[in-house]
Amino acid sequence: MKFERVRLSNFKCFADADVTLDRGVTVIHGVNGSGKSSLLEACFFALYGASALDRTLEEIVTIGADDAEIELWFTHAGEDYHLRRRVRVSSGRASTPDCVLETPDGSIDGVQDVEATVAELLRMDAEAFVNCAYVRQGEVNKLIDASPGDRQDMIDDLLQLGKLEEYRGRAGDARLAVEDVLDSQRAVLEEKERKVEEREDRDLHARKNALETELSEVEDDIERFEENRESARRTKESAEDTLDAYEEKRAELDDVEERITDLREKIAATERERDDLESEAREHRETADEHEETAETLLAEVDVEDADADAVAAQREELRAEREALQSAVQELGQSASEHGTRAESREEEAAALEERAASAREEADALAEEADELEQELAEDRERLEELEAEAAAKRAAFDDTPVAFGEAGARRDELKAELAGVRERETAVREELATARSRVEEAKELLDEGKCPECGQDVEGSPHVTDLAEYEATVAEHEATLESVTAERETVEERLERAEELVSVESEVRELESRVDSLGELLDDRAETVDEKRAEAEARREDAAELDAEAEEAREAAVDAREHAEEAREDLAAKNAEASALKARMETLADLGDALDAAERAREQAERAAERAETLAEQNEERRDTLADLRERKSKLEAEVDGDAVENARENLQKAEDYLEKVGPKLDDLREERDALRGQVGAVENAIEDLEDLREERDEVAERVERLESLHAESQDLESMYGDLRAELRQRNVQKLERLLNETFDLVYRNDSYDRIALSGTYELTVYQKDGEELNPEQLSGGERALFNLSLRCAVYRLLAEGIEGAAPMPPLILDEPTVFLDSGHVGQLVELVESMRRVGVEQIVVVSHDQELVGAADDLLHVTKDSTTNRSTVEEGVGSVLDAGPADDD
Ligand SMILES: Nc1ncnc2c1ncn2[C@@H]1O[C@H](COP(=O)(O)OP(=O)(O)OP(=O)(O)O)[C@@H](O)[C@H]1O
Ligand SMILES: [Zn+2]
Repeated sequence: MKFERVRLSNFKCFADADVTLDRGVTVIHGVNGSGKSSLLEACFFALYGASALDRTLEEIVTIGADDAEIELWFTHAGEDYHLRRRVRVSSGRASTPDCVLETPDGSIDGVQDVEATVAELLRMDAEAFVNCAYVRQGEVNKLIDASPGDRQDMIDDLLQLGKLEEYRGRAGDARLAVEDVLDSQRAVLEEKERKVEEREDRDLHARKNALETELSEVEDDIERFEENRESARRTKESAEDTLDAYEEKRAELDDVEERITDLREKIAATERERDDLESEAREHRETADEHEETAETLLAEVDVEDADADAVAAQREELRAEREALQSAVQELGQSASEHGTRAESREEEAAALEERAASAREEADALAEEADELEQELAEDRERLEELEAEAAAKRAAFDDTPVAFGEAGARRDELKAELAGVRERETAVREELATARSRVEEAKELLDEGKCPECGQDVEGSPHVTDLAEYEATVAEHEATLESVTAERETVEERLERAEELVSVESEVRELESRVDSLGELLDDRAETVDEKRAEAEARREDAAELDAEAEEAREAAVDAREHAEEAREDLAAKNAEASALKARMETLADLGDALDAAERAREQAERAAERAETLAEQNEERRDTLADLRERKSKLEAEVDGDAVENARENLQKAEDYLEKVGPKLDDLREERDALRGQVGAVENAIEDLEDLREERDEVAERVERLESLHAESQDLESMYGDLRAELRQRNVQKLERLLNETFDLVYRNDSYDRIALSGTYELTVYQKDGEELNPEQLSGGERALFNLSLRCAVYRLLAEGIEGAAPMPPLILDEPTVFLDSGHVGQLVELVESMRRVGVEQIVVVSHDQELVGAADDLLHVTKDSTTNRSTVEEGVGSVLDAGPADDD
């Protein structure tokens, strides 16, 4: 077996690791606490679970993580295997939801099945694996420190010798169990034999014969007494029959006498009833005669041929039909009369309405004519006014005739003049101003001259050129005054003209207004004339309407008269039919009376007949009764003869005797039967005892046979027990010898020291070391380092014994050594290297060693370097890192 690869996720200090393992020697190194041991534990955990490691499931999951996963790939006997475990922690509790082992024959699921399969495959359970292949840290000395008994158990288990001891124990248990059963069966056999003897001593068959003779005598007696009792019973029955017959006849006689009396009474009663019925029939006949007479009288009143009820009924039916016809005619006539009346009334109403409408049409016509007259009057007046207005307008227009202005241009003329006036006025003002200026200049000049100064420049007059200008100034004033005069005259002329133009403007508007009034009045007059014509035409139409309505009214009146006549006729017919109907009713009543009389007569005759019939029936009944009475009398005399006194007396005596005998024989028989039952019981008991004896003999024979079989079984189990014991001793002896040889070989190899000669291993695996001088030494007396080497030798020897000893060579698991160098000095480490090498030489496929030691690292085929990150506390593995200088000095763990 060989580990191929291990992959970890959250296993203890490993977050993630994936390591490939090769054949040969692999050394795992790293500083304390880096996770070396954990890596080995992971492989072991994958195979056998946490309990085999003395750990809990919770402990193997990285602190703070929920999920851990471990996968191990390994080969075994040339086949590939893959094992996967997943551990889950939930609220502090860990479980293994997945555990799968994939094998070439399919996969196995579940912790228990997987572990069982692994143990079977490797032929080792967890404990055996630890004892043989996995030398755990601190357990180097386990095999040596164990007591010889424990050591014997460990090694026996490894060599599967434990099984033989187990089988021997089982055989022993079986032997003891057989012994127990055998003892108890022997006791049973003794008891049975004793009982058989005891029964045989009693003389059971002779006792049985004597009892049977006595029993048959008693049975004979019983038979005899039972026969006698039977004959007594018969006598008693016959006597009882005779007495019963007598009683019966007596009772019948009484009954017959009673029935005779009864019949006689009934006959008398029936006769009376018959008389009554006959007189009743007579009475009914008389009544019928009376009714028939009445019918005869009524028949004369009506014309019915036959005094027969059916004919009368037929006649009545006819009359009823006739009457119904009359009634419906009466109804029709009434309806017709009222219809004609109603029609007459409505015609009259219609006529009145038409007349009224004619009158109102005529009134309307008159009103319209009157309106037309009034309008015509107004029209004439308005025409006069129109002419007046036209004349006035013409007169006003005439004002334009003397002017150059045409009608319609007055407005424009006025505006022209207004503009002209404004211009003249402006000119006038300017002239006035110039005049005022000229005048004031003359004034100033005069004043200056008075003071002697020049009027022009204000300087002294002397020498001044300007003094002559005063006259000029005065001329200018005169000039301006003349201009002003002419301008003023011009302005007044213009003003006059403007006044006249304004007048013309107002005349123009008056004329226009008058002419428009003339126009509208003209239109109005035309309208009026039209209206007058319309009214007159309408009045004519109304008058025509009135004439038509009158004609219609006349027609309606005639129709009303006609309807009244018809109504009167209908009423007369109605009276006639009513009279007819009452005559019919009287006849029907007579017929009804006739019918009643005929019915009553018939009923009376029927009743008479029924009474007569019933009387007849009663007569017949009495005839029958009289016959029965004769029969009964005959039976009575016969019964009186049969009731005989002597025979009855005889029967009574016999009955008494039989009853006496029966009273005594009962108890006698009871006694005899009791005696018989007791005897039968005794015979049965003897027979049972004989049967019991036979059963006992059979049982005794069976138990004897069983005891014999048990004895042979006991001998066999004894043989088996000693066979297993012998076998184990023999096998152990052989193994011990071989183990001793291998141990000496290995020890020689690793500890070539002059002081020790050899090691001896006793049959109970007691170890003794012999010194060169022949002295014996207990291994515990060896030094720590020597002990470690000695132990490793022993381990390796056991490993080799197993590897070689099991036929078919079950492939052995890798040899795993966790810190084997702890107690060794550097020299001995060299020997350990030798040991490892030698193991490889003898064919151990894979050796995994955890160590700090430089020399061991040097001997490795492969190296795994484990480091732990001090900040995250997570470990990682690197493969094939050759330098181990960082491994530090060997520590003391
Ligand atoms: N469940 C866990 N989660 C996280 N870390 C853990 C867990 N269990 C153990 N450890 C840590 O794993 C580390 C590795 O321990 P291990 O015994 O494998 O170390 P080592 O390399 O064999 O050391 P030494 O050389 O001292 O024997 C320890 O420091 C321990 O605290
Ligand atoms: Zn360690």
